[in-house]
Amino acid sequence: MIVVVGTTNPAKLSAVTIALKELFPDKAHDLIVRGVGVKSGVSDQPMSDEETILGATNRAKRALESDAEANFGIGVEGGCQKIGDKYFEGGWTVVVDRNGVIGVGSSARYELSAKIMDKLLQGIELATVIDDISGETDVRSKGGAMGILTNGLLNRDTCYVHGIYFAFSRWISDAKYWN
Ligand SMILES: O=P(O)(O)OP(=O)(O)OP(=O)(O)OC[C@H]1O[C@@H](n2cnc3c(O)ncnc32)[C@H](O)[C@@H]1O
Repeated sequence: MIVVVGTTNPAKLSAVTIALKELFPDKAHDLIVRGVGVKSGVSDQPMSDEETILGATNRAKRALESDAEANFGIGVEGGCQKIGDKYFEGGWTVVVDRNGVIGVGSSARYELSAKIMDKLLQGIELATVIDDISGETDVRSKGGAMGILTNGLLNRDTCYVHGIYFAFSRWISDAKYWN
């Protein structure tokens, strides 16, 4: 089984690998996860769920188009959404198969503080803000903001795994729930 993911980010590729082994245990021995750099077609810092899902969809479709051998294309995109007067951040996953069937799922979300949102609303990417505050480099490729804010209880890959499970639910649950 070959899946191609529209990213080269190690945290996202780790999440996909963990999730796919759980989703398809009988295929785990010959699972191949490939990462390919593609354009999301949305802003570097998506500011709504709609924009984030569009970015994940573009990544999934472009990844699948780039790899003739892959069974599934996967796009994972981080982004924020305003709910009431607060902003929350999470990761959306979109899966597309060779028949054009699309599945969508999201990770858990976490609250972005007013301090962080001030920077994002000035146009600074979350990755830059988190690196600046933490004093670490490339947090986005490791535990992510999720890992920092939960003291390592939920790292970016672990958290994204749930969104990937839900995005694949139409392929692993009974068809009567979908058709
Ligand atoms: O290489 P790609 O796949 O683009 O990976 P990315 O880390 O840039 O991820 P996204 O474009 O999906 O995320 C949108 C923005 O939010 C940042 N971001 C999302 N989740 C994050 C996290 O947990 N920690 C730090 N930055 C995060 C990310 O770095 C971008 O600036």
